[in-house]
Amino acid sequence: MSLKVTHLAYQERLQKVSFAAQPGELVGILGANGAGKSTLLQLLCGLLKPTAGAVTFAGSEISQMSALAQRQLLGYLPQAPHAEAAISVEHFLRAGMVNLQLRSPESELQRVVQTLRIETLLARGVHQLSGGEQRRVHIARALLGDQPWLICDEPTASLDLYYQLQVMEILREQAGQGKLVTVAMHDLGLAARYCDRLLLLDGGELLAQGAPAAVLSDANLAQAYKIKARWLCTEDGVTLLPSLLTDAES
Ligand SMILES: Nc1ncnc2c1ncn2[C@@H]1O[C@H](COP(=O)(O)OP(=O)(O)OP(=O)(O)O)[C@@H](O)[C@H]1O
Repeated sequence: MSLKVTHLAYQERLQKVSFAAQPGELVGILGANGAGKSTLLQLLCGLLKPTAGAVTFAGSEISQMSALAQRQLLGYLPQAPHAEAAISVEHFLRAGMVNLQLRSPESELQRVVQTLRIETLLARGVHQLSGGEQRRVHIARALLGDQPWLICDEPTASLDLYYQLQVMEILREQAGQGKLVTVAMHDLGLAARYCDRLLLLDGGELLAQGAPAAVLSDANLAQAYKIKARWLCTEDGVTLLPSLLTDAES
């Protein structure tokens, strides 16, 4: 059930990206604006077809799978989901299950609602929710189906600090249940604290991959982000305090 990405490329936007990942891993995908994170996730989930290379999961190539097979394999949270028509959160979530051929959709709905703690939002219109509330509803929809692979594009965007931590804990839990979780993110502190492994993209290329401490090195941060960062270790774990490079340092 492992993921293999070999020599993946898409037009000018991504070049020769190779890595592997296993079930149970939370893999963070990092990089500055425009580095290629969303492009990589769209290739992983089959929304884009690679111009070179391949993405295979458990030996099957994603771009060759039917839409149903892709949907049953992976849950995808886009960076900017389409604006929704005026329907309730409950209808929106039910619509997300239509093509999944689930045996017990009611209990699946309950599961994701409880996981994201969105019970009080169910009767509200999706279009009437705040940005953070909408984000949590879209994460719930991506979890519907309990697929073995979750692909999330900036899941903590728009969330307050409480929900950022809650969502990262949920993703950690999903990995703990044996799923592969691949997450594009900008918060280096959350990435260092929660991810097992990081991929760092720079200009559409894979600059580094490995354990957070190795990937978030001074040299990599300077090249990919033009920043430096101090590591802070507390009893709650590690985090990073980023700052801009001075003119002399850059
Ligand atoms: N639909 C598109 N057509 C053409 N070029 C695109 C398109 N979408 C993105 N790009 C370009 O591809 C490159 C990678 O974009 P991508 O969205 O993958 O970056 P990202 O790392 O997700 O950035 P961000 O952190 O800003 O979301 C950028 O140079 C971007 O301008």
